[in-house]
Amino acid sequence: MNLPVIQAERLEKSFDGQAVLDGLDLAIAPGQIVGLLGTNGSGKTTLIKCLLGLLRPTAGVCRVFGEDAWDMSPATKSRLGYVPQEAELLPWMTVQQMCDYTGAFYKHWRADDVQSLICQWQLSPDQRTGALSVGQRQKLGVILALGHHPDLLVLDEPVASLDPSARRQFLSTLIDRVEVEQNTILFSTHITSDLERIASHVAILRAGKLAWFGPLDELKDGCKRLRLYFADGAPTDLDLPGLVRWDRHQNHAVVTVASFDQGLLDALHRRWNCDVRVEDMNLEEIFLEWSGAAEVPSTVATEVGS
Ligand SMILES: Nc1ncnc2c1ncn2[C@@H]1O[C@H](COP(=O)(O)OP(=O)(O)OP(=O)(O)O)[C@@H](O)[C@H]1O
Repeated sequence: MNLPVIQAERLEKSFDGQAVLDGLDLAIAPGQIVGLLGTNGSGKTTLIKCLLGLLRPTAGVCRVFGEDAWDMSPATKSRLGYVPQEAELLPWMTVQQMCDYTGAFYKHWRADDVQSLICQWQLSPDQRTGALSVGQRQKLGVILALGHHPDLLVLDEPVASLDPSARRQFLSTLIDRVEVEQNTILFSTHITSDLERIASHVAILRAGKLAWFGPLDELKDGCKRLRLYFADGAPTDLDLPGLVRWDRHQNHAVVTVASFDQGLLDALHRRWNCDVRVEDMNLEEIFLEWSGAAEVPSTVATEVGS
């Protein structure tokens, strides 16, 4: 297997004794485009900062291109592009000056590309960055991170403040880039439709660990909602492989499973002789189930592996 581009091993991060990341493992292979999902405060930014060596882990280790993230060489740093949630801009500089200034730090800065993105995303080169709107700042942040054609691009909610047309343009630019250059991308987002457009893999953060990490298609194909109808009342215990959660009612149960297949269907028929209705779920529904954001009656909730 190829060396992971970026990885975390048994990563723990606490603030004031409160664990945010709790023994998290992650390995992103070259060329993967990973969308990171998690509820507010679940630790997405903390994970990204630990992965990039911007925060020191409480325990465990993060690696970027095989190097300890906390002690990265300048050569490895130059292969990274990072767009923080809020772009760090020098307010007295113009858009053009900010680009030139940033470009001076990189050997392989592509000024021609940067110019065309400034034009495409309708920024004024002569405007001071301090006077930009939140969305314009975000656009400039992305341009600054793309200018040196990084091998690994990490974006923390890059499109949260962009209007739908700017989001579309931004995603198209990313897709075009990746097709040509085969870069690796990690991005956090709350917009599941965007993730569905560009991600090859999905990571779902929950309770300080990854509740799911794998190919987007696998998540969508395997995750199903089942409605089970029982002749003699629903059982009180439902021990199924890949059970994400279930709600018990008198004569039926609503069940979410992570890896639905014919074998599971046969097992349900054999064990309970119940009628089963299988429903597809969209990515937003899947995320709500996996992240624990969907309402779970505490008496009947069962987590995978518990
Ligand atoms: N420097 C810090 N000091 C203390 N607590 C922190 C610090 N940074 C983050 N936290 C806490 O860690 C938790 C995770 O925060 P984080 O910003 O990583 O979440 P997030 O998933 O990115 O949230 P959002 O979706 O709202 O951006 C929160 O409870 C936050 O208050």
